[in-house]
Amino acid sequence: MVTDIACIGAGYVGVPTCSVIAKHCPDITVTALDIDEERIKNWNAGIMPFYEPGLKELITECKGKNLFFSTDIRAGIQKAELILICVNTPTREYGLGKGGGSDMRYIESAARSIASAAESNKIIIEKSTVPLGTADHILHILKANSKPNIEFIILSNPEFLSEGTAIHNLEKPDRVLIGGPQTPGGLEAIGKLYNIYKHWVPEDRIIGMNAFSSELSKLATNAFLAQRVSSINSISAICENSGADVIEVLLGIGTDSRIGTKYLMPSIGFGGSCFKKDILNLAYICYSLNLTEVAEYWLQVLKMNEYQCKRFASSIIERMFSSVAGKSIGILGFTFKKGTSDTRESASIYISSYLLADHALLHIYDPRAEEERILSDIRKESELADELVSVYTDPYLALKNCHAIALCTEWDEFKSLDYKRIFETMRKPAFVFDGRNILDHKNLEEIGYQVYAIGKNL
Ligand SMILES: NC(=O)c1ccc[n+]([C@@H]2O[C@H](COP(=O)([O-])OP(=O)(O)OC[C@H]3O[C@@H](n4cnc5c(N)ncnc54)[C@H](O)[C@@H]3O)[C@@H](O)[C@H]2O)c1
Ligand SMILES: O=c1ccn([C@@H]2O[C@H](COP(=O)(O)OP(=O)(O)O[C@H]3O[C@H](CO)[C@@H](O)[C@H](O)[C@H]3O)[C@@H](O)[C@H]2O)c(=O)[nH]1
Repeated sequence: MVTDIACIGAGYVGVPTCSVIAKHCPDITVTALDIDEERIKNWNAGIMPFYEPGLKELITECKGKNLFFSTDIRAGIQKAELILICVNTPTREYGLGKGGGSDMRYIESAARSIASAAESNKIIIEKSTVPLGTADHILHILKANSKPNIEFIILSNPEFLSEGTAIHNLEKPDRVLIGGPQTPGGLEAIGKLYNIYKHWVPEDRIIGMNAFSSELSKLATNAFLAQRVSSINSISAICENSGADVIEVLLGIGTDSRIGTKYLMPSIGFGGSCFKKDILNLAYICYSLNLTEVAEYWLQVLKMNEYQCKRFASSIIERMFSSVAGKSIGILGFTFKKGTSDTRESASIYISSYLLADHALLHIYDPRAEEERILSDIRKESELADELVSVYTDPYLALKNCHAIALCTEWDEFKSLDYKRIFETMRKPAFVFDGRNILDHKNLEEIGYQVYAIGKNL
């Protein structure tokens, strides 16, 4: 039985995963390891480096009992029998594969740390999202660098959690994939990982396969989910230019039991650290397999996403008499979705930069995103960030004297703001651009707002 697990990478995936294992397996010691000293210091001090509902409580329950955080990667590796790799795999920003392939240097450095520290056999669990064949690469690095007579088994066990619902997703996964070699050693390792999950996951939800299939399943799942969002967003454009209403059409499509309603909520475009990166990676893999048409098929999902985001920003400018120069626009929501403080690849960043290009003044309010993060995200896209952007901690102050409201994230609190009170403090005509379709448009029109919403012919 496994009694000690280490996890390399104490981020959005590593820490929720370690916490859920620690909760359900009190006999296993779990140590989250990271090279980022500040991050580990914060986890140890009970300061959450990011917001994830339920995570703080779970850490409080397990920390110091069977859940630990450390920068001593060597010691963590040495005592663990099973090692999770949860490091980041961003899109490459330089050299071969720039803008498409995954930057594998963090995976490789994790593998090299394991090779140099290991003094006994290890089972390595690849949880990061990786290109096909990574399990083989990790094994190659380990074999070439480790002490003799140490055996390594690499298993692919991709993570499917979504930010904002990470703990729920980990506790009640739709499925757990375990990809690995069907050799006696491989099957024994698969059995050990299977026994850990069995503490809280029904057996029929744990699916075995080869590592290539498991690695591809992860990339393909994200591509399918993103494709659904782009599909409904493409339909939303038709709705705005006809008499159709996208929410009615969603019902019309989604009630077909073969299709379903999930991931069909029209929006200003999907964001987050995964969808774009993983589709780029999938397309890069296709190109490297000479499957150009397949690559282009998936890249169209990203093109549609960029189009949707730009279309929303253009609608704002066009409806505000074709110029927003010198006009104040209140941006409600900056995170890529509700329930998280994460702003990575948020559509709000790109919408802000399009509006800044037209010299709008932006008043941004988000209940969770930090001011410095908001400004640094916009600075990467626009040199006008410091001159034209103000970040507020109160939505009413943010919207005071604004010419328009652009709702970008579907935070629940935006539904219950006092829009009558806000209207009175705004310049007229006062516009509302609902990028998430969460507001009561009829009521807003009655108050006096000029309303535009994604997928509605208002
Ligand atoms: N964020 C998500 O919702 C999510 C969900 C499923 C899968 N994934 C995938 O999981 C992986 C991790 O994503 P994340 O969002 O948790 O990333 P993250 O950036 O939040 O965390 C990664 C951590 O790894 C650390 N790290 C990097 N190299 C290291 C090394 N050699 N040794 C020790 N620590 C190291 C970094 O300092 C960082 O703290 C990615 O492949 C991602 O695609 C992410
Ligand atoms: O109907 C929908 C559903 C989602 N979105 C947007 O799509 C993006 C991604 O949302 P979501 O999938 O909830 O968040 P992530 O945390 O990025 O999770 C995705 O990416 C993770 C990283 O790989 C995977 O583990 C998860 O399974 C996968 O859902 C967000 O901007 C959402 O607003 C929509 O616009 N409409």
